Amino acid sequence: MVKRARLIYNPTSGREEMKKRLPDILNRLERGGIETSCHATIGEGDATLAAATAIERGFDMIIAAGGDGTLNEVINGMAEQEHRPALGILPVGTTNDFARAVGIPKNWEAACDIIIRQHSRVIDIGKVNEKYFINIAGGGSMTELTYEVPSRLKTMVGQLAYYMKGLEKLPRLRPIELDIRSEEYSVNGQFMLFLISNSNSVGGFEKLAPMATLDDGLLDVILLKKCNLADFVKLVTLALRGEHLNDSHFVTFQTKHVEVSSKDYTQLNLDGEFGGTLPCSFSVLPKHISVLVDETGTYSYNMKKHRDHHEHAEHADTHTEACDGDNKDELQDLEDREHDEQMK
Ligand SMILES: Nc1ncnc2c1ncn2[C@@H]1O[C@H](COP(=O)(O)OP(=O)(O)OP(=O)(O)O)[C@@H](O)[C@H]1O
Repeated sequence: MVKRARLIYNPTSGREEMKKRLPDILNRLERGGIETSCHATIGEGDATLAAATAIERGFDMIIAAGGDGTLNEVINGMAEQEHRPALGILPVGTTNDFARAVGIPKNWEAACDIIIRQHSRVIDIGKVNEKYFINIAGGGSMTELTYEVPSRLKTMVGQLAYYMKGLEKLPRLRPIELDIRSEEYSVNGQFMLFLISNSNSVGGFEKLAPMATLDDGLLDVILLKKCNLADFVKLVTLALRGEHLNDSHFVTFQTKHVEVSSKDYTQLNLDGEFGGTLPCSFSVLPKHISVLVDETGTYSYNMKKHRDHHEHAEHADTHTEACDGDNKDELQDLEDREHDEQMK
């Protein structure tokens, strides 16, 4: 039976790939039994409205085409609806952390085929005050610079990686006073930053919250205690390598609900976008959205899964290379190279 999809796309995303690819994408979906109509977003917040409207109009699925920003907006339009159709993703943005986390490739044909195959995975989403996030929320002295770094590094983790490269660019660091309340752990003190993660793949770093899985019904909280500049650099580098868990400067715990407040003015970063200021109440909506994912694991950056599906992996070598690199730049270069090849 033919299915009806609403494709919500950001025409300005990434390198404006959707403008060029749209007819091909519609054709491929149509041939795969998915009749698709489109909504091109016109600015901030439009994808949220478009997703809510698509649900009201009874579409069988919603396809978000853009980067993490567009995806976040689409999730925000779906989260409060009683009926939530499956969500397909075409990662054509500059930052596609979530698509990477669930193994959806940037290659548009392969991404369309994943949607056509209709294999879904039900995932948790995070709620903060009245907004939703799919990957990560965070705040700290660095968040304020979010919008001044290259757009592909807009998430806090991306920024941390960026600043670790050139210390002369390291912004004025100051600890913030944070009050953290949860059933599992509560603390009041001076911290450099806090991260609240839904998935374990954040900004290409898979080991930052190694316990986190997208469907465990839990948020992973990472706090970095007050430290001096030299320690900060050392500790962030450790964290980006996934070697931070035994260091006493870090506090990590899992919870369903956490309240974060501060006497200091502290901005919040939600999936790479500005998300308001503290105080915030974070909770998890367990198994809330069905995402169409690749059942073969071919494009997964998760090494174990990748090995398990080795026989299916056409692009195994390229992706193994990416997995091995602890370095954000290697991952980004690889993505850029892949993208350039597709554009040829
Ligand atoms: N027509 C439009 N013009 C300008 N901005 C738009 C338009 N439609 C949507 N947006 C905004 O662009 C933001 C970023 O989009 P998205 O994440 O899809 O792309 P991206 O290429 O990864 O972005 P960025 O370069 O900001 O990382 C969205 O949060 C959305 O609010």
